[in-house]
Amino acid sequence: MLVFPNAKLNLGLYVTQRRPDGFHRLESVFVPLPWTDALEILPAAPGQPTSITLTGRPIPGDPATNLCVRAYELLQADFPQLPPAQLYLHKVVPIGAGLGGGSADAAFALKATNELFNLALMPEALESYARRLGSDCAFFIRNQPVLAVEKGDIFEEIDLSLSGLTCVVVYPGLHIGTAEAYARIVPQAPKFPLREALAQPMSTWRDTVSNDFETALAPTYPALADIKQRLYEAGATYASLSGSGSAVYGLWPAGAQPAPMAWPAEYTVWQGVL
Ligand SMILES: C[C@@](CO)(OP(=O)(O)O)[C@H](O)COP(=O)(O)OP(=O)(O)OC[C@H]1O[C@@H](n2ccc(N)nc2=O)[C@H](O)[C@@H]1O
Ligand SMILES: Nc1ncnc2c1ncn2[C@@H]1O[C@H](COP(=O)(O)OP(=O)(O)O)[C@@H](O)[C@H]1O
Repeated sequence: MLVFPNAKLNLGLYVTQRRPDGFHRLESVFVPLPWTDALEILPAAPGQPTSITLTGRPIPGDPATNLCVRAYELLQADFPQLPPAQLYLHKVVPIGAGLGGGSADAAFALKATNELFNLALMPEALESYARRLGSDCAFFIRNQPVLAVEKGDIFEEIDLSLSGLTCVVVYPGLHIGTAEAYARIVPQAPKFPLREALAQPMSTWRDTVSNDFETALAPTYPALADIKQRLYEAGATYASLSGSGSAVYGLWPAGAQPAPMAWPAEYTVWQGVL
């Protein structure tokens, strides 16, 4: 079975508290971004163990601990009828970019395994497997805009239509570790409650919707503010860092054309429609 795990954007991100387990409580709207990897899962050839073939962007770490393999093995532990599998992952979405690419791969591996082998798991059950693989991972099970709270793994509905907006994502190639980024944050309540701020026109978000990681990372990574500034110069109505970075995105109204932008050759730039 072939699936296309997509990335996500964070629209507003507030780190409100440090939890006793060392994780942080957050408030953020997660939005699917149609920038995708490709993942195929097949039963392995007879006698072969579970393995993964990786192409595209190099993924740091041992392939045996790739999140897709971990997702498959997590289900195998509860469903012994699952045979060894052959996984193929073609990695396109930048890694450590705040775009949730690894979490998406894991969530899509759970969903594809569920379908391919008729496990009949409902979305709630898939979400609880996903939570065990990463805080961001459960979002990708239903994969629709939500207000995420707690570790980013509990969701509240939000009435927000972003479809049709033009989006540009700029990844400057800085790999910022998630744990490192959280360590720089001093938790506090948001100045403007996110749900209320997002209910106002997009033109107001620049003054009311922010990402706590942006301020925390600015002194070390001045390139991030520079990208955001250039997205605004190209006419974006709203621009922000996504997650813990280093990808920065801009949003334009439906049908709008961003002014031409020149970026350094080492940057990866995606443009599309939400
Ligand atoms: C910051 C966010 C915002 O959407 O996204 P990314 O920038 O990674 O895409 C997420 O909270 C990232 O979620 P995810 O990448 O799944 O994190 P995990 O693997 O669960 O945790 C990695 C590390 O981040 C820290 N962490 C993560 C989530 C959270 N609510 N509090 C934390 O303190 C912990 O130090 C943890 O060890
Ligand atoms: N399939 C995968 N794709 C990307 N990263 C993966 C994958 N499996 C494991 N990882 C590990 O997860 C880490 C974070 O990946 P990713 O989700 O892309 O970043 P972010 O949390 O910034 O959105 C990487 O350091 C990588 O080593």
